[in-house]
Amino acid sequence: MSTVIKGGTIVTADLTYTADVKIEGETIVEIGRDLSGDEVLDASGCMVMPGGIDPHVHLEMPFMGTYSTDDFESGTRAAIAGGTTMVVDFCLPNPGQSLLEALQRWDNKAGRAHCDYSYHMGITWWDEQVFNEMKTIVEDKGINTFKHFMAYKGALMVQDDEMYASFQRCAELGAMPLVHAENGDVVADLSAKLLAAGNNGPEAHAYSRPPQVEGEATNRAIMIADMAGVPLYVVHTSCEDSHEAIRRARQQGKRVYGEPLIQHLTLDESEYFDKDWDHAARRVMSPPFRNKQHQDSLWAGLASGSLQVVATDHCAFTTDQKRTGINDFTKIPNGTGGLEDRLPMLWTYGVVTGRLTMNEFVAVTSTNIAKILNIYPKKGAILVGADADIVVWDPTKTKTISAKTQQSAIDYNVFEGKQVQGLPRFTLSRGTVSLRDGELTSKEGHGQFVKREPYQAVGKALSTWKELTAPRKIERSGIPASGV
Ligand SMILES: NC(=O)NCCC(=O)O
Ligand SMILES: [Zn+2]
Repeated sequence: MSTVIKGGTIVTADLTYTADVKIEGETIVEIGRDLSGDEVLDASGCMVMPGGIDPHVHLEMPFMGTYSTDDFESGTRAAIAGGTTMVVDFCLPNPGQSLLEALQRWDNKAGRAHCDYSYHMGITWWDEQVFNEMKTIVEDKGINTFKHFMAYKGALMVQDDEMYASFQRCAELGAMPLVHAENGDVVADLSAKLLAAGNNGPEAHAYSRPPQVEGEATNRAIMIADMAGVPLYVVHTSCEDSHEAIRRARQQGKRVYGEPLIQHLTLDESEYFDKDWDHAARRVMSPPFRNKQHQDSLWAGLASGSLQVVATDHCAFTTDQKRTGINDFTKIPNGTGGLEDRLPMLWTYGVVTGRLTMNEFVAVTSTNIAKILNIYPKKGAILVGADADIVVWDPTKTKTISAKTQQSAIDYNVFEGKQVQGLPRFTLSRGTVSLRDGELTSKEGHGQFVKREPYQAVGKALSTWKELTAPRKIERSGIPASGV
């Protein structure tokens, strides 16, 4: 059985051209003119792009005394509806728990996925067992990224010595560390002071996490990664303070990547000042939304290449779950949704406004992260031999975002009422048409785990470069006698 996507404009991170795409089974087998196949999908007037990859989601995540509501079934269904064909979730061992045991738990949950998936492994504690298991995770389990929380003191936060040890282990294994970069000690202190002064509403969440806590932690993580000789990926970069650190590091030749979220690009801090408690609490996430200057910095970073990826950090809690923090903002579960809306929101606020080109859109939603995760060109590419993860994008189609019509299982949408222009007409997941003319045809359980090999090139470049400046003992003759 073959499928031909006909009459569309192929848009990749580098090229825009007109051609048909032929798929056999799960793979792209031909790109050219006047191709024929058993089934034809009409792409006239549309862009044919690599399916979106969201490298930062939390599905059914145990967090702050509850679980995020979207699981692998509803979360990946939302992904497909929005043109995303692969997600990367975070496998989070409880402090003290074996990484392999946690992975088993995640594998049990992920069997319901509608699209392909992978995991970042969380480093939530540190000892010899974690050190040893990291090797198995990389070499046998196909996971080459490890996430470190510099925030959430008393829960997931790791100390600098643990982070340095883990980063060095990543360097040895050809893996890459990720950081949630906020200074957890300062956040804890500011939160306690705000509460003591009677500031217990959701707006205090933003006050407790000013841009400085993010800038400081990003700088610290960059320096620690540099000393460990390892690349670094900074998740949910929300402000100029953090972006500036990443930009400077990259100019110095450090391999550092930054990932703004669609929420931070399009929603600002005024959301927390809304008179409606529920409205504000539903938008509580870390880092919080920022002001326009920070948003402009993030957009500029995407256009200029100092920031590489737009993600969602999809971590969706219901209004009832959010209400756990009615009298204490520190108890509001942190996280917002966005999986279904990432591509349409970015097209509308990025491409339609002229902030991004179509090629940059493809780069920041798919191709760049496929390269960073070491799965390119299997994913993130329209090339012969690549997985047929494809979105046929109608740039004229519009809708108004509403919780009433979304796939996510929660009862609201942080983008409620936003008019978007640009929506998927077809989404293909490994050759299977999973969204047809806007209607979901995807199947629970279709998604497969995507193995990711350790990094060869980047790790080698960094370690060779480190070798040049490594400490060397100076051999001396005529050493003066001791003064004793
Ligand atoms: N970002 C957020 O508020 N929730 C998800 C967990 C995390 O990544 O910090
Ligand atoms: Zn985070």
